[in-house]
Amino acid sequence: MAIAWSETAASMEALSLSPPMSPPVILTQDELKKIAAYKAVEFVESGMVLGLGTGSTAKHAVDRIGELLRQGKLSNIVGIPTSKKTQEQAVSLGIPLSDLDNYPTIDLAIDGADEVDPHLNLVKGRGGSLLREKMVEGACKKFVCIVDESKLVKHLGGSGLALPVEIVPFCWKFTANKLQKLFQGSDCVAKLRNDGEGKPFVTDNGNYIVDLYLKKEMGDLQVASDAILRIAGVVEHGMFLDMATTVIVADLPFGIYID
Ligand SMILES: O=C(CO)[C@H](O)[C@H](O)COP(=O)(O)O
Repeated sequence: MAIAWSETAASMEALSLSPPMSPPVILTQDELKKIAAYKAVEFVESGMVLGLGTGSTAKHAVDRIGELLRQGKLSNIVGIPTSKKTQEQAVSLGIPLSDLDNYPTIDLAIDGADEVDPHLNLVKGRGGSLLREKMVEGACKKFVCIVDESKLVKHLGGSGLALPVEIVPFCWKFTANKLQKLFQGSDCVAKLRNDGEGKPFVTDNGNYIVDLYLKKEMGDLQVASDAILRIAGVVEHGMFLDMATTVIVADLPFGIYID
């Protein structure tokens, strides 16, 4: 369903941007992310338990929630962060926080994604927080995913970027080899993610991430998911199948809203 023009314009108004009438407004990717994030925060109500996502898009949503709390337009919110980074951001904004042990059911989670397919299946975790994101977003009644249109793909893996898999550090090469062999029909290359300084990237949970670069489609995603999870050493992967209830795509001048 396409967002009505007035709704798109309203989102832009909230951001103090001019609607792209004439001449057209050129928005940066970050401004598009912000529009999607602000739209998602319209689903937030006082008293909710909220899953707080991770990444540059979700950051805008967390900022907005903090702003509405400060303005007294929201109250009694409890946030469940999906990473240490989001936790720090939320604390700095004065958002009350808790965890899944205390709130096993979450009303609404808002988070970004790296890829969205036409069935609203996602790839997440290029920011490294896929395990906590999957735990939190798997526990919510409503999961609103927020992206700019660059994240839309025909099939998962279709952006040419990686499918992240979180693995235990113990004998990581063994696990990485098993993952690569699993997808050998897709000419898969499995690469250990590094931290940019020559060391392995370490997740908030003390694990490593192997990025799977697939040249062909994975086929049945549920079968692929089950097969990955059966490999000893794998903790979780970044395919979020059948989890997003709503995806908000910021793609001006037309906002697309997929339910
Ligand atoms: O899954 C994630 C982090 O683990 C992010 O949501 C995903 O990488 C999208 O990030 P961004 O909004 O910065 O593009």
